[in-house]
Amino acid sequence: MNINKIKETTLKCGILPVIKINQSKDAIPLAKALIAGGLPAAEITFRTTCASEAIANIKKAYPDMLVAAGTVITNEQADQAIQAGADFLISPGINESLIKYCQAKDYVIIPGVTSASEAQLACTLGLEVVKFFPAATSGGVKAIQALSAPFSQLEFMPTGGINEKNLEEYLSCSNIICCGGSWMVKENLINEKNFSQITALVKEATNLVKKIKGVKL
Ligand SMILES: O=C(O)C(=O)C[C@H](O)[C@H](O)COP(=O)(O)O
Repeated sequence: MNINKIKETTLKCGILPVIKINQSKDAIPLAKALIAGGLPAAEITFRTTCASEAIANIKKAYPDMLVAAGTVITNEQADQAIQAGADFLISPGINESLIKYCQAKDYVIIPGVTSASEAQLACTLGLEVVKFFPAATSGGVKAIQALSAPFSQLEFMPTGGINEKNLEEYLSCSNIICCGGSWMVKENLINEKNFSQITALVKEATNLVKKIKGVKL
């Protein structure tokens, strides 16, 4: 998927659920729960070995759902994620060789930054959108606003420590496209197959986004 379409879809969603899935068979019920809650988007992290299988299962069942592969650290993971059908890739940090590898293959990758040097590297590499991770412990909205002064061309997807209490503060910042977070898709809820609770939490989260942004999801 191209970066403009990713920006458009994530901006509309306002939040991107960051998911750690331990069993690929939970992928489709989880995707169904997100869609039922009004959020057809997910970041499936490569923190478990079944990530690529989970991505493939979701994209087969719900081809229109926006699925990012998260915690992509190696070139091999980038290839696996795209082959599984991921729409784009997200890294916790910024690694020049991984970004160049993805750019050569036409994969969209959104790397994490927290400092001016990392933001500058992202700009030098021609990136428009970066993750800001870990957001809350790295200065939150104030740090993003400070980075946005010299790097006004960059747009941010903060993740880490964001929840229903501070979402408004982040989404009110004009350089922030959407926020990543796990508060509505906690690992224990997935492991317990408590998909109805996930749908309820996702509904609360999407209603909050609608209230903050005045958008119809
Ligand atoms: O693995 C990654 O690449 C990550 O993005 C790390 C965390 O899973 C997210 O930062 C979610 O953070 P919380 O919403 O605070 O739970």
